[in-house]
Amino acid sequence: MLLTLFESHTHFFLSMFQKMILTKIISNTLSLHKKQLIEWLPAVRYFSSPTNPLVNVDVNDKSGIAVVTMNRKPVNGLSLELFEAMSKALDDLENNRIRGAILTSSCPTVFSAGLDLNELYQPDKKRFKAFWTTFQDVWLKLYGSSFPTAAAINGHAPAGGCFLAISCEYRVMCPDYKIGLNETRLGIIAPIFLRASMRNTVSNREAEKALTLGTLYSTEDALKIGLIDEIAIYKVKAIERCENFLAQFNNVSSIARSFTKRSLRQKDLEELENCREEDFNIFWSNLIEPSVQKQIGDYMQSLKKK
Ligand SMILES: CC/C=C\C/C=C\CCCC/C=C/C(=O)SCCNC(=O)CCNC(=O)[C@H](O)C(C)(C)COP(=O)(O)OP(=O)(O)OC[C@H]1O[C@@H](n2cnc3c(N)ncnc32)[C@H](O)[C@@H]1OP(=O)(O)O
Repeated sequence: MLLTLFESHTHFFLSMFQKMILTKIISNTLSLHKKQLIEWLPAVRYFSSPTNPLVNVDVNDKSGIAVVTMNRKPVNGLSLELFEAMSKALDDLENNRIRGAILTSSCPTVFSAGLDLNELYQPDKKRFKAFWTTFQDVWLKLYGSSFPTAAAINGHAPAGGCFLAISCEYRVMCPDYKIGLNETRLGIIAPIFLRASMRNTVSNREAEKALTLGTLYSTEDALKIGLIDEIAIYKVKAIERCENFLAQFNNVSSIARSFTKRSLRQKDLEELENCREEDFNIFWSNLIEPSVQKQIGDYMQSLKKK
């Protein structure tokens, strides 16, 4: 922008040749200082976010790492309101140039039970549209974040819970829980952005098996297929391991790291950005199928009976 301004204002006074030389000097000076400028900024912009009851953000002043805790009891069912709070928290983190974020849960045995089934059962189209659009926003912001991310999975993480974890760059899970994408078992089809996150985490073959069978893996089996990176005995330890992972980036240029991450994930992000409306329409028309509604209703009943 600086260069454009410079070019437009000097148009009448300088010859083409003079303009070329001056433009080159400014451009060289800017690119020389860009790295130092950008790497200097994080030190002064950590923040304390206003508390939202559904998503608590706690930034460590020294490390610049934020712990983002989902807090919707009893199971962190992903409702429109929870997605809105997450979307806002991700914007705040992005705008304040934090060093990294760790996603976790305040529920003692559940990371997240996935999409709130009440949003999927007998849905109102207007609310579902807002719900789905915010779900897409959260994925675009989390998967495409400029800061590094990790998930401390301190409980079960089925379906949407697993989806949040695999949108991060690193996963540490506590033992004796289940994680996986069980959508096909509910008669619903995993959306494109969920498939992209899965393929980015495990091999294509494992992703195909996991998604078509709708397998829920134990913590130990999840480690074997690479769905998680480490096991930690307690939540505190899981957060510690995530911090260790994020601390490795202290010795890496933040601009080089974030550009590299972005370029690796760009294709997946664009795939959704280019078809958000179509993605909604496909899900909406499938969701309101009487057979899908019946399956979701029966499933909700089975959870309550339990
Ligand atoms: C063709 C395309 C059509 C449509 C497209 C739509 C969607 C696309 C898919 C997008 C991808 C994501 C999909 C999803 O996330 S669907 C949700 C799937 N979730 C699950 O299958 C998990 C269900 N829950 C459980 O298995 C257990 O609850 C869990 C997490 C293991 C914890 O067990 P436990 O600690 O024993 O707790 P309870 O089971 O007793 O549950 C307590 C309480 O919470 C209610 N509940 C549980 N899960 C949900 C949920 N996902 N939504 C809403 N409510 C939930 C449960 O009924 C209990 O309620 P109660 O009133 O009895 O206290």
